Amino acid sequence: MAKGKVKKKTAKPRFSKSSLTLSPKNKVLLGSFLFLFGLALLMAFVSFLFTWQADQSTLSQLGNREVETQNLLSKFGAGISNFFIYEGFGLPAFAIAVLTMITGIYFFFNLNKKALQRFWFWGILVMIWLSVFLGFFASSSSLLGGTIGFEMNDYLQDYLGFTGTLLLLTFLMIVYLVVRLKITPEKIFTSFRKTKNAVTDDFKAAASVSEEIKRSKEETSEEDEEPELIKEPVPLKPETPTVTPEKVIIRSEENPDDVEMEVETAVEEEVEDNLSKKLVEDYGEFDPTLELKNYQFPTLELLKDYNANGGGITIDQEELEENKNRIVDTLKNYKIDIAQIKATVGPTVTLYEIIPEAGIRISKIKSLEDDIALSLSALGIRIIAPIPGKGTIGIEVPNKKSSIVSMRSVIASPKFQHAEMELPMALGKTISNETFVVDLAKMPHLLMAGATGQGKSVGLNAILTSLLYSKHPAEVKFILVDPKKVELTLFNKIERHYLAKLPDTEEAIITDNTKVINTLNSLCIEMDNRYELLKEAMVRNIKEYNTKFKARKLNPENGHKFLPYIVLVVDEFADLIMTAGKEVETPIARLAQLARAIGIHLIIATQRPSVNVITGIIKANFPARIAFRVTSKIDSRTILDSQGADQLIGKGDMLFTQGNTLLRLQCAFVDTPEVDKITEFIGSQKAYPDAHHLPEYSGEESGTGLDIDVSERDKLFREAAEVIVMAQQGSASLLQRKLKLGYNRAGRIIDQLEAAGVVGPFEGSKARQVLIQDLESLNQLLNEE
Ligand SMILES: Nc1ncnc2c1ncn2[C@@H]1O[C@H](COP(=O)(O)OP(=O)(O)OP(=O)(O)O)[C@@H](O)[C@H]1O
Repeated sequence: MAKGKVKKKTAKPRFSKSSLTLSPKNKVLLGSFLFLFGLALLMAFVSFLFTWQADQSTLSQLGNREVETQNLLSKFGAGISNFFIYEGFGLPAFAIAVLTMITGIYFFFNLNKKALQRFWFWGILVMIWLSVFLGFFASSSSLLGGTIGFEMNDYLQDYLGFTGTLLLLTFLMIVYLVVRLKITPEKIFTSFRKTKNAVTDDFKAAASVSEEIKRSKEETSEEDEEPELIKEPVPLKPETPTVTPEKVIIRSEENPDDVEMEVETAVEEEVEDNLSKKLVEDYGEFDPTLELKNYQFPTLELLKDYNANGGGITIDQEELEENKNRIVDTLKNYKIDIAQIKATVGPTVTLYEIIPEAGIRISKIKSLEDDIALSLSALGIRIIAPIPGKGTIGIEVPNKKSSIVSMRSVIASPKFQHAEMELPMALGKTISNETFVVDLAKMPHLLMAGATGQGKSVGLNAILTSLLYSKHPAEVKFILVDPKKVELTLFNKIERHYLAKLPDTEEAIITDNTKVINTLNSLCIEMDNRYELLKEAMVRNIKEYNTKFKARKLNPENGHKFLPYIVLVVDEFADLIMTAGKEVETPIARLAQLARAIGIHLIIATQRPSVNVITGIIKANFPARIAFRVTSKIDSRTILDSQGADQLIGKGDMLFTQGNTLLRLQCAFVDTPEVDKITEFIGSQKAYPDAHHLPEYSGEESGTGLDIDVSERDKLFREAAEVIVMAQQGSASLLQRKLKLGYNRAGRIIDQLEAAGVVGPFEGSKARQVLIQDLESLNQLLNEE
């Protein structure tokens, strides 16, 4: 009855980004082995040229230790050289030794493998070609083309004759020159012309010194044009080397403007296109991870295996049977008969799916929620009637003994390992014990709420850990806002790898609320900048942009660069909204509305999911939400738009929605020591020189625009100043009460008082400090102005 299959963890741990690629250590080992092996081949081959005749008789007795060979690499050298040179390709077999050495170098320095493949492909072809070609001269030395070259040559001659074979080989050589070396008659012609021009230039430069005076007389009109031509193309040279002559002709015409524009467009496109193709051919695609190419992803060993001895979830048959009977009995008491019941055991909760007999109203079962909870004497019972997409009614009952979902198990799961997502987050496991992975890039922002102690911080750590296990430091950057000051401090260790900050700040993790405002505004600037780059690159989103950049189609000299994803994490949003209000809400809303296309994603957590914290505008822009246990139905509604979060059992039990259905999940558990180990592991590796810099944002001095102009002061300015000084309390509400003003006017006067130096700057929820002690000092100050 129960779906008691506990999935065994079969996934192999991932130690590097792709399981197919070698680790940097192994690459060095393989690289050095191949290089030295190639070198050995080379030495054996060279030695073979001098010793082959002497060694030939010993070849049949290579197994005999008594027999001596003269090759530098003894029996191995004589055997392998004989195989490749005499019996193989003759002298061109040297290519094999050289290619092996080059392969070693490529592995050792971790260079682009595509270029290596091309080396081998063309290297082998050239070797065969040469071998067949040298077959013509086999009569002078049997070593030249080897047995293969000789036989192939002989075969071709039988069918094509000497001339036919020669013509075929000539054609193949032309193929090589054109396809591989890209030598065309046009190119030869252009380079010839260039050399000619260079010679003319040199000649002219020398001649111009001595003939300066005579020039006007002696030079013909043709020569007059030429010095101009030489001056003109100079700035154009690097861009358009192959079409310079065309330009020259056009520039010397009467109306240069129109024609010049036409030509430049055409030339630029061609060059850029060729350039990107050539660059990709020469250097391979741009690799953003190159700067930290030896970076190692954290290993699975850093995470604790909580179920090591228990092995996944435990199924208590007795408990299942007992719960089933109670549910059936309770429903029977209310005359509800059940046609079928099925249980799905999850890590913390078991879902009993009921199909009631025909004719039973769903609302009737739903109204019995409390009665069923009572009869099962369990907290956290949730009734889903009906389960969306299924024709059943679900009753979720917490297990007596819940099992921890370890971060290790979700990270090791194939779902996460093979997730083809931009920003994969392994949140935990579903009720049917399946790993649940979502893409933050698709969400595109996440709102997280839950009463204190229900698992929010663990949830945030799980998300950050997922990203650390899947993304290279070049691909994602975090901005961490931690008003509680202690939750995210561990991530300080990876500042230079993964964090982003304002250029002039010391701490990358933001704990000060006033700094948050600057950072948010700076992020807005970054957003605008990125949109500008996307517009110039004519792409719609960051993914397309980065693909284009990797293909070397965007010129870094025009400000283009590889754009990492930016994830902003705010651990306690309520605190921010309370102290900074609109100043925080506005940029957050702006980012939430617009930032999805350019790779800035927000994750916002709060303890207090009340409507003044999660305002309508915030809610509208955060379709993806996570609710841990909250204390009231109202809170649950605020965060999820439906109840349910108040019935959770805490400790990482959560509901997740992406706009439609609610999904109950058990959040993966990652403890502080584990995070410590991961950050330590990353932090101890080579890093960038500094954290990723956000654009500079010079905030207005006191946050609001001040009416510094004395003449624009409010009529009640002086009176207000007296009220404030007498009460020694710098608050707008005091002015509202005493002077019977509206909030806006009182606020404006406070700003003017700040500009005049009567009160201090805005300090969040606290009243401003009054800087003037008594009326006498106030009078003195104002009269001096
Ligand atoms: N996924 C989980 N699995 C098991 N236990 C958990 C899980 N998440 C949290 N807990 C337990 O709950 C405790 C509190 O979690 P956490 O610190 O994340 O709460 P919080 O909501 O961030 O609280 P606060 O808002 O006060 O910081 C943890 O120390 C842990 O014992």
